[in-house]
Amino acid sequence: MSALSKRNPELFGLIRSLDDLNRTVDEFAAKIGVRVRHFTSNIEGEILDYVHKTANEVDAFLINPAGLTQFGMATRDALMEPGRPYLEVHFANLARWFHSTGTYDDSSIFSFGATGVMEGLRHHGYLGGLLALTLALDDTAFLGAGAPPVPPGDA
Ligand SMILES: O=C1C[C@@](O)(C(=O)O)C[C@@H](O)[C@@H]1O
Repeated sequence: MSALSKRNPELFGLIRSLDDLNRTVDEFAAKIGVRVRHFTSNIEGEILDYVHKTANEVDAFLINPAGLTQFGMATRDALMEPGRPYLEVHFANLARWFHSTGTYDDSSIFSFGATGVMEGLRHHGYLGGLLALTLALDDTAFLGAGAPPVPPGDA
């Protein structure tokens, strides 16, 4: 994700940097009245530390696992552990992305624990995902304050 400018615009659209993406997300978040903290790292241990550190401070996570999509089991488990909802987002339609890279297994190990998945909508998926997550967190019968507790390991 730190090399967004090098990505194929047909799959990734016209967002060419993380700063652009973060700004776009922040502008949308302000419109719907939520606050987003951003974190990016190419080092999986730093992502784990961030998830552990913030799990009790946030309502939910929205993650693009990027290069960890198929093998980032530790990150997936760290996200599932606190029982917070997490939404998985990808710029590209994974089936098309994996096809274009010659990898024909298009599965993500993150989807299993995710509350929902957004893919293929370029940066719009971040905005749609943020809106859907916010509505779901306001829904007392789903993820909101009145929702039944999520059993550990079954997020
Ligand atoms: O790095 C990426 C980007 C991606 O997560 C996306 O946003 O489309 C899709 C992943 O499969 C890929 O490894």
